[in-house]
Amino acid sequence: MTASHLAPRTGSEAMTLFLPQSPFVQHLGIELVEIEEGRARLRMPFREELVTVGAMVHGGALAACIDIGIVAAAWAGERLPEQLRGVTVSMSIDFVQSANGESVDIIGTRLRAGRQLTTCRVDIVTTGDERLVAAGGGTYKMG
Ligand SMILES: CC(C)(COP(=O)(O)OP(=O)(O)OC[C@H]1O[C@@H](n2cnc3c(N)ncnc32)[C@H](O)[C@@H]1OP(=O)(O)O)[C@@H](O)C(=O)NCCC(=O)NCCSC(=O)Cc1ccccc1
Repeated sequence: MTASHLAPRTGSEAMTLFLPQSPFVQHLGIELVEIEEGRARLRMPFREELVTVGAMVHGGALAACIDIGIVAAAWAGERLPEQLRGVTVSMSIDFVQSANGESVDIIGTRLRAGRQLTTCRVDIVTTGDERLVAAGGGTYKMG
């Protein structure tokens, strides 16, 4: 992310400002639901455009959810780097069971914030009944 035109005071504020105006996040319809120190919950409401076949949510859309969950968890909280920028360096995903015509929640948890590299875990669950759809995580370079 690069968000030099924003003037947030905390990492959480940076995410609250950045995510709604990031084009691909908008395209997927992903919204930030809550953010606290080291943890963020986002939601991707179900839409026909997210389907791979039948009503199954496409794995690529879920992989994007992992990426966005990493970003949100990496920035979640007080810490704000001098340079408002960052990139995902690596990520992985296990598809656990399909989401069929269902909205999903993305739960990102920061495991460790180093000087430059931050490691996060992300669970994707169905909204409401919280069935695990995919699990993953990755490494994010901040600042
Ligand atoms: C940057 C690094 C991780 C290497 O790291 P290093 O060894 O430390 O780097 P090095 O010192 O060799 O500089 C090399 C160049 O990199 C630049 N730079 C450095 N740090 C940053 C930074 N933090 N942010 C931005 N740029 C940075 C630096 O200025 C230089 O540029 P230059 O050449 O002078 O013009 C590299 O492997 C890479 O870019 N990988 C691709 C990553 C990628 O494309 N990920 C997927 C997209 S992310 C995504 O989508 C997440 C998302 C989801 C949802 C919403 C929003 C976002």
